Amino acid sequence: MYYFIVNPNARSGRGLSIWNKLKERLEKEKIPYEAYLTEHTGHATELAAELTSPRHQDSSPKTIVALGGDGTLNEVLNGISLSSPVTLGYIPSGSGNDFSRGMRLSRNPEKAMDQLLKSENCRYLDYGILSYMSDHPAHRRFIVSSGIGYDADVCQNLFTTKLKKTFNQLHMGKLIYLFIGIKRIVLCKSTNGYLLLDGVKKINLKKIRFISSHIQKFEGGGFRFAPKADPCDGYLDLCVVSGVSRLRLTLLLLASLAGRHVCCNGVRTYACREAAIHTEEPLLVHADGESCYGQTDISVRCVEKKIRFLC
Ligand SMILES: Nc1ncnc2c1ncn2[C@@H]1O[C@H](COP(=O)(O)OP(=O)(O)OP(=O)(O)O)[C@@H](O)[C@H]1O
Repeated sequence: MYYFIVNPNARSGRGLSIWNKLKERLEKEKIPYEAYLTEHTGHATELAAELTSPRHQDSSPKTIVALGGDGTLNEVLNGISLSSPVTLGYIPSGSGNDFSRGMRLSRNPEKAMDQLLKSENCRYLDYGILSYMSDHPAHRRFIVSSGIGYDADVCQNLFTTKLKKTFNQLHMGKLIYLFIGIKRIVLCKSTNGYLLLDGVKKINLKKIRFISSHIQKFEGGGFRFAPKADPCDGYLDLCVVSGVSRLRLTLLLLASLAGRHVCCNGVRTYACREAAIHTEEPLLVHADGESCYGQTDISVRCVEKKIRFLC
């Protein structure tokens, strides 16, 4: 039995029409499924938690398929109980789709559904945990990347802009990332701070633009910030951009589309199991593109091969 958690609002409302089309195939081929449509932010987490709870009526192993963007996949990941026999699947229907890009899965929902239904193999994937203090200690899982600074600033602005809908309607969802990305280069701030790798190696940083921690290679709709990231190696790949002018940041972002930024001045990359980051001024933070507000202290760590993923 497949359990689909569908974000009808993904890609500015196209999620629903994508699902309606895919549903026809399931019915035609008499594939047993249940589907749940999300109604608000956080709902996919609640649904995934209910489905994998020991109190759920069906306690047999389940395949939960997230249908939406990376944000929906993140919400499902944050809801599932990893002590239950759950397998995760994914049908990309967002604007960025960095998870599918990194996993080399089809970004076409129909082809992805085809792959999913034919699939007999599972991979055990790593996931990250981002921790920070809000009113109380907060922990959020991520399966693509988490970042502090410029990249999170872009995510926050993407979430609030009305232009995303317009771009998605014109089938140019990817361009909105570029548009907001350029705008935020001008407006976003930088600050000094430090990075502590695996509790032992401290690196002082001036004028931090952003620090992203990766399970997957890509973020932001195709920026290959961590070309060496491997979702099954037990390591987070960090991309640190600091001490660069706005013009240089622009050039680095362009170079990162091909993963060529890594050998440029102002960019450092590391692989670690965990990292702590401190900034003098609060910078915005994200986990898989979902905003975790402004923070001065965060930590990230990698949990190795704990997600059973159908691919
Ligand atoms: N019914 C709903 N109405 C409004 N927002 C929703 C609903 N269900 C989920 N959401 C929220 O929509 C947000 C964006 O979803 P998602 O990431 O899946 O799509 P996207 O933004 O189009 O894709 P991408 O992250 O690849 O750009 C998430 O923060 C999620 O919590």
